[in-house]
Amino acid sequence: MSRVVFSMGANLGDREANLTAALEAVRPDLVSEVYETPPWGGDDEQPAYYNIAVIADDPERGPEDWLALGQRLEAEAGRVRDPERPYGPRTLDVDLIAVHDGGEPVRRDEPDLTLPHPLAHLRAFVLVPWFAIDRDAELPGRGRVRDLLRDESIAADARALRRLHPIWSKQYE
Ligand SMILES: Nc1ncnc2c1ncn2[C@@H]1O[C@H](COP(=O)(O)OP(=O)(O)OP(=O)(O)O)[C@@H](O)[C@H]1O
Ligand SMILES: Nc1nc2c(c(=O)[nH]1)N=C(CO)CN2
Repeated sequence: MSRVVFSMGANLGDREANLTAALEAVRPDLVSEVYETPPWGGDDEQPAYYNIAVIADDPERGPEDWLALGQRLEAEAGRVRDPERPYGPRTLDVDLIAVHDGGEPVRRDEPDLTLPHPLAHLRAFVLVPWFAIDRDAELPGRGRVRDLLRDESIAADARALRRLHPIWSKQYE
């Protein structure tokens, strides 16, 4: 049984439709509300993102399967990578934040798959939606999300996020 926490983001095209299409493919257990978030990472000349946190369970899927699913969804959303802009705009971004297998955190240290996500603890746009759907969330190796959110620079970034509305309802489950 493996459980994944995804962070999904979109800032090109119909942001909400891009996220909804991804959710329909994942059929998750828990989805945060949508947050509108300023671009993170220093490449500021781009539209605001819509970000959500997503938790899914699937006994058939392992970490590499979740990665492949995320990459397929990015491709289906028409994502184009600009090598000059690693933090540039995108129709859909699906990051694996943490995976648990049989209740144990999975660790991977490959360029193609690093788990837990190495930058998650620095990103309010990941931590705030995640904490909203799991008050006991823990980022393996970094500690409880509740505590990570107390960091001064994360707290400052968190104040710039705007919680909008639900995007996923029980009717889809
Ligand atoms: N935890 C992970 N989640 C998603 N992709 C990962 C992860 N670890 C490594 N990768 C690899 O990262 C590569 C680049 O992914 P991508 O271009 O989507 O990065 P990004 O999402 O823009 O940046 P960041 O990883 O900083 O969020 C992909 O080839 C993917 O295999
Ligand atoms: N607000 C926000 N900023 C970002 C995002 C994102 O999803 N939301 N994704 C990035 C690359 O992973 C870089 N910067």
